[in-house]
Amino acid sequence: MNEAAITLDGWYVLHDFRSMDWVAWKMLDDEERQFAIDEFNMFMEKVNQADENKTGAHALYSIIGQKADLMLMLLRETMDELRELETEYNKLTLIAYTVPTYSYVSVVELSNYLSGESNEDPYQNPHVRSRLYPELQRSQYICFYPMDKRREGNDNWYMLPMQERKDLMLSHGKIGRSYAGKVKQIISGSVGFDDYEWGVTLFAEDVLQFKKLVYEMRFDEVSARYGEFGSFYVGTILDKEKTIKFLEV
Ligand code: VOV
Repeated sequence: MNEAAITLDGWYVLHDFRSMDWVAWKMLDDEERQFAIDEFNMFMEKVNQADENKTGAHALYSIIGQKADLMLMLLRETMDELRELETEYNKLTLIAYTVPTYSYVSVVELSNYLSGESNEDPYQNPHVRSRLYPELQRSQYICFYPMDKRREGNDNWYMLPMQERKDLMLSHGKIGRSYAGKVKQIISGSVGFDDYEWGVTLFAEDVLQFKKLVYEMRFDEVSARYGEFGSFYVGTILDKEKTIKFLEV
């Protein structure tokens, strides 16, 4: 049997996408709308406590295009915490004025393709920990998409020997590293959790860097031969002020 990569698994991740029901939202009177905004801000402050305590992280973005208006990305230590927060979010007054459009469930993942032999416990390594339990910088832009590695005929990633996959991932990593300081990636595994095998979440200050990186990777064998992609979502950050502006009628 072919050798599976060994994964290190960090925080569980929920990407939650909603579209605003502007017609219904506009029909509220000012007081009701203000209540919904205040309640939403309180929820976001609560969510942010985990970021401050380093027991989780979150990102709130406004999605461009018709696939969604809001994207909340939540990272927590357990799937149960995610489930609880999701329920709390669903019960918010504001969220009653949205329509769910997509969601993605995964866990932050690092594979051993490029890690050397070592006797240390990787979960104690500060660099590894910062990748598995990432602090989210408030980057201006986010890009999310789910993906698979192809399993078709001669192009079957899962039939490649370990060494061949390592060589291919080396080239992938090289391209990725040339975007250091421009694009930060969080790869989360979703085999057994959701419809694709990975969620790819990218953060950048310059939105064009997403296009440049994703395009360059398309020519790299891992993506060119084996990559299969779901829908792409691109968004711009919503801080408290921008949220208020976004919800203004
Ligand atoms: C922003 C830059 C960037 C960098 C530096 C980077 C580096 C690396 C390294 C070193 C490794 C392997 C070890 C690990 O960390 O797991 C990976 C792993 C992975 N990647 Fe990556 N990737 C990036 C970026 C990056 C992008 C833009 C994509 C989407 C591909 C595309 O065509 O749209 C991607 C995908 C993945 C996936 C799905 C995996 C898991 C593959 C598996 O089979 O397990 N990735 N990636």
